[in-house]
Amino acid sequence: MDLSFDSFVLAASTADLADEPAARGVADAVEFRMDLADDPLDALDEYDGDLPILATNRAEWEGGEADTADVDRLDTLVAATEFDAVAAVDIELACLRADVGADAAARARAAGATVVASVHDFDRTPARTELTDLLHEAATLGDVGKLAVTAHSNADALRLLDVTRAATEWGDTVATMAMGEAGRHTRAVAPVYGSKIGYAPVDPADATAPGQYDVQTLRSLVADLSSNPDV
Ligand SMILES: O=C1C[C@@](O)(C(=O)O)C[C@@H](O)[C@@H]1O
Repeated sequence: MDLSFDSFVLAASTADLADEPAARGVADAVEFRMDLADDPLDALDEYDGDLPILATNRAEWEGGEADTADVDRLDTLVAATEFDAVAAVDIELACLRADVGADAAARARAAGATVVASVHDFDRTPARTELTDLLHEAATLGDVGKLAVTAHSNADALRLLDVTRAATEWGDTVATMAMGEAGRHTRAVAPVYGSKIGYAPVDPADATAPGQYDVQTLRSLVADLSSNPDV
């Protein structure tokens, strides 16, 4: 299956692919959190949903639950691209800077998958130049550069939105969101400024990050707020 990030993609984030029927018709894709699933490759083998999958096997050192060596963790992620439904993979920017991530990205692309290069900051929203540099590096090493930060104030949220706007204007494909209460609205507003991916659980009790809306709510907020017909 294909997944184009030319326009906004709402990804229903889950550890359980059995959620797909509930996301169908609302979300554009499923983000399968392999690191939170028991037998992720078996689950992919059994998947017969309609929505394309963005596969994520998040490392413990980046806020996930995969505790194996990066080379093994990324091998499992690349193995996921053998399934037709897997249209994209998420690889941490810190890995893409080294051979272990660059090799995984090359193998994923050879299998037809798009690479989302991700950066997370669970403590703060970095200063503008750092945000700008990280996002541009991620959009250069990945096909989509994704930055999830933690906002503590309106100034943090606004800085992230402005950096999103600037990156989009100079032609990078980016996805941004601020975690936490102060950043919650950015999940709905960042797409207006060019962010190409939103993450939301089907059931709010299963949120995969602080401050997420449920998928229905995010879909309607993004649709209401965005003046871009592609969104
Ligand atoms: O990286 C991201 C973004 C995210 O952390 C969020 O804030 O919505 C949710 C994760 O599942 C996803 O892999």
